[in-house]
Amino acid sequence: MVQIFKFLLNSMKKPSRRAHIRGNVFLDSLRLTVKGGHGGNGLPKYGGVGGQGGCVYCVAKEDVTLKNLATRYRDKRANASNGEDSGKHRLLGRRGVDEELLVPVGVQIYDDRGQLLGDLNDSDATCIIAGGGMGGCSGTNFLGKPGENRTVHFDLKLIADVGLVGFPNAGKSTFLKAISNAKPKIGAYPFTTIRPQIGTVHYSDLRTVTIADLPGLIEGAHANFGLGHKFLKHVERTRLLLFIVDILGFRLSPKHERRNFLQNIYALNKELELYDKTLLDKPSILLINKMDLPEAKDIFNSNKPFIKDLELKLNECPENIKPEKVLKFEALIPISAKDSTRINDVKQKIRLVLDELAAKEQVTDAMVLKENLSNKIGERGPRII
Ligand SMILES: Nc1nc2c(ncn2[C@@H]2O[C@H](COP(=O)(O)OP(=O)(O)OP(=O)(O)O)[C@@H](O)[C@H]2O)c(=O)[nH]1
Repeated sequence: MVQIFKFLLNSMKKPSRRAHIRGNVFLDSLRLTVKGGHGGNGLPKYGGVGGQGGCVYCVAKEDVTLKNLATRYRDKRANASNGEDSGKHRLLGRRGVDEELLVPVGVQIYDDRGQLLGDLNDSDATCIIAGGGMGGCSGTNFLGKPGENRTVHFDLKLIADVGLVGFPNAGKSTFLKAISNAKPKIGAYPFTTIRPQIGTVHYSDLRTVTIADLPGLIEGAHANFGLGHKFLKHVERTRLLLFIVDILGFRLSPKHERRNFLQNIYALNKELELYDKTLLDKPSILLINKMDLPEAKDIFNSNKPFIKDLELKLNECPENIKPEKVLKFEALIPISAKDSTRINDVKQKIRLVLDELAAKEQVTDAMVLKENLSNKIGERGPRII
């Protein structure tokens, strides 16, 4: 009776907010123990060779997530099967069956010592993460060898051309919706987005550019406050950064100070610098959002020189958000994501910067190739011009 009552009580309870968030959270890292199959034993009497153990390998696919992988291996173990022993009727034992793990494109796989085992950036890219043991033969006294057994760490870093970086409520989701085909959630309160969203922007020449909205960045994210650290890593693989700030500034909570939009730019600059200085070398564009608001134009006009050259007001910036090196933007565009004002300009500018970057990379690649060739051929080889 008590059990039935407990069951009824539990089934009436609403799922907790934490459980709801956990269910929705985007999984971008996972640990699994993987084990290759044991090699089968040989047959000394007839010189029979045991089958090799199966291996565990990963294949990258566009439409899978790490969550699929976690659901498939709830016990966090993936094992390949053992090789067959050699027998009187089958001298060469059958090979063990391999275990195939489908992983999302963009995943990096590390072993427990932090060594990179694979970086699967293209669809159908494959890598073995636990080899099968050798089958028993005369060299091993006809005893099969054990397969590799290790704990591996999957780390997913999204691959998008452009990373959208801004504090909560700046209008990232609204902007992504205005410029691309993405359908992100938009809310009048911070942290509506708890998973990175990727939108694709289409151009008239059929070229497409992907933009990733990286949510939850707050002051202190580099030190793992909020969700920031979790998502900052996705910035690493983007080629262009799109900073977005609210012209009216931002206040995280009543406990926090209100930062004006200029201070927000410094704070974003500082967060990236503290996480990884090299991110500041990426080309970047600054978007000042919510320009449709009545007071926006005055604020923007009076601050224009200071945004163009961030060094000018650096001495007035609070110490805790003062960056060592200030960002140099390729362009500064005031927009209204809500009304789609100047979204087309942003679209064209993104394309221009990415095309210039690609042209530069092509020249550099050609130079590196030439240098490598010259080094290989040596002094007496043909002259490379
Ligand atoms: N007036 C005005 N409001 C805007 C504009 N862009 C966004 N908003 C509003 O600002 C609020 C936050 O917008 P979001 O797009 O959810 O902001 P976000 O940066 O994605 O927020 P997080 O999910 O917390 O990271 C919503 O109420 C939007 O309607 C704009 O251009 N003008």
